[in-house]
Amino acid sequence: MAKKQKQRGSLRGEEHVEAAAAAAHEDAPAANAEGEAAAQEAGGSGSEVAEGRSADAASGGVEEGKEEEAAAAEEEEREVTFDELGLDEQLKRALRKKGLTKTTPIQREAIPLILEGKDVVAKAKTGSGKTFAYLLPLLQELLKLCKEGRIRKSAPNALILVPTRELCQQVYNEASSLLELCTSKLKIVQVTASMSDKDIKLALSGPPNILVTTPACVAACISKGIVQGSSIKESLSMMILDEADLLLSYRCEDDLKALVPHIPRSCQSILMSATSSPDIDKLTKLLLHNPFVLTLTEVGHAKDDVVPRNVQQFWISCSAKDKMLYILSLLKLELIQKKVLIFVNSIDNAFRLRLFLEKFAIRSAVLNAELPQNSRLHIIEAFNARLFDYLIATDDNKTKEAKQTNKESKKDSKGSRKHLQQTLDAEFGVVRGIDFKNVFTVVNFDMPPNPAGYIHRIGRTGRANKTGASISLVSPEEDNVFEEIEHMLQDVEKKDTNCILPFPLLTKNAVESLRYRAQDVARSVTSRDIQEARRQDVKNEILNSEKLKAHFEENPTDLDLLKHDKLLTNKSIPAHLRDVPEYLIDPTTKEASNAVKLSRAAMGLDNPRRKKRMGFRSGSGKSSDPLRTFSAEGKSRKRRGKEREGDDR
Ligand SMILES: Nc1ncnc2c1ncn2[C@@H]1O[C@H](COP(=O)(O)OP(=O)(O)OP(=O)(O)O)[C@@H](O)[C@H]1O
Repeated sequence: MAKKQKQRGSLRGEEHVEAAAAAAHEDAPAANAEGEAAAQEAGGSGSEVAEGRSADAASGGVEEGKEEEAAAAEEEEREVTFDELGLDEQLKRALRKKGLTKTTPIQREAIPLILEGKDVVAKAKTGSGKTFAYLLPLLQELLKLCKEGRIRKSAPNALILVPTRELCQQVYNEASSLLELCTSKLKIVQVTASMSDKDIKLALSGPPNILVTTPACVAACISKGIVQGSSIKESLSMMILDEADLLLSYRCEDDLKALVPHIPRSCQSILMSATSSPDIDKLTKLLLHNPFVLTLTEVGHAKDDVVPRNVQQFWISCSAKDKMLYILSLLKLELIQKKVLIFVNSIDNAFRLRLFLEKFAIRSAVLNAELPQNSRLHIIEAFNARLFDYLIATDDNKTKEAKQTNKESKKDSKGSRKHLQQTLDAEFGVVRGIDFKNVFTVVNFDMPPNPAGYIHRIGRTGRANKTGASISLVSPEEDNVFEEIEHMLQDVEKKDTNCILPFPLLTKNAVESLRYRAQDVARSVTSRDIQEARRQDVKNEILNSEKLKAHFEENPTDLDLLKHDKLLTNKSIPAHLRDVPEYLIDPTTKEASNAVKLSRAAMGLDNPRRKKRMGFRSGSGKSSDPLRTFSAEGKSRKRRGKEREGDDR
């Protein structure tokens, strides 16, 4: 099976030394050892191997190339089931019980390679199933060691390193849910920096077979002597770096370097990532040995796929001060599908937006780094369970915010100082690989600072092949980053045309009909209101956090308690803000809004039972998808007129 995988056209050797083995594989489907030897014989130069290959292709002629491409596409489109991958019976049964039968492309490519014992660097788009791509072979290996009585028990046998606590929890949940369905019991724990040394020691006593943690936490455990470096050297057989492209952005380099001397040479290392970056190369060199580099191309196409194809990307050009007006128009006129995840760049902006929307009877919750970890996890859980439809998230813990919080804490009264003094959580991350369930629309209220941030944000929709959309509100100050993002998408996806289109469902008239109300309400949200709301929210969440912890230990499935979108103010909402009067909505907008509702109904999103059965599948809604069929202003509204709606008002 594994040999067959290597012959596929979807593997592309990268042009660096570590990739030589992969390139050699692709040309000559020999055993991996031979491939690696060949690469090394070629002077260890990956680029030499890559050049040799392109020369061959040129001499083979264009026709031959096309045939090969078609054959590769055909092979790629063949569905591979988990049963075909030679997994342990227990795992196959567990997958069946979870309703998972067919592999995703990254799973069918990576699992056989990892099972062969190779170090693997795998790059695949967001939401493509990378977690099971490493968890399944990891569990398989540990089950095998258990059966053969070869498990060494002085420290964990496998280490899964992720950048944030939210990811620790998510990976831990995924692995535990599989293990619960297996008969042999492997022990898995997660430890994070928020735990006391005593709790960490307790969790690691045993020791567990699998440890899910962050690099900072494992480095601290070693330096404090909670885990002995020598024990790790003796026991560790597998190490995973998940969301590797983000690990270094969490300033984990020193922590990882501290870990290196304790990793045994025999340890198999896997690195998973959604984007490429020099950081990935750095980590690869630091921790992996002659890895197989797997860059997954889109099924049937010889090109990289960074944003899932099932996600339609849109943009709206507007001034920074008009962003509130535009988001109000999108939500109040129901021009976008729920659930909606809205990204903003600061916690203050998040609360400003929440308070603003609340005055129009649109409830939302805010997810940010200053909340207690319990609350953050519950907010994600509640949003996933559809207890509310709009989540406003800050995706980075800005030092600027931390400084601001400290400054405020000095000024503030004694009673409220406690919560203000808590620092922002350095291990917090929302976009960082979190598997939000069934988010249909991602809105960039503020643009992310760079293209990688954009990809990770957009990756919160369109997961596991579901349909999704993204809308970016781009102000003139954000033009540069928007252009950078467009160039990156065109370069990576080898496209001449624009990948991000103007949003077609919002007319100028519709926006103008709400302008007066929006401006009036936006003015009424003062900085003081924002600080008060922010304080109130943290206070509520801290109070809730302890209650929630106790409650969920006893009632793990009870979600009714999680009402994170509770109103921040007690004032009643005037009727003219709660409901948009009919006369204000122009016929085109009405038509667009009805089309969105119809499409929603057609996809079964209004009927929770059906929604569950259908699993939000893509395809079913395509023909009725208003974003594909509707044009508010006809064909003339092609992009790049750079007419900024709202600029000149
Ligand atoms: N073979 C499969 N069939 C159906 N669904 C799957 C399969 N494998 C994984 N999934 C589901 O797909 C979703 C996305 O998977 P996962 O979180 O592993 O993606 P990812 O590639 O790690 O994304 P990111 O880069 O954003 O972290 C999850 O809800 C997961 O349960």
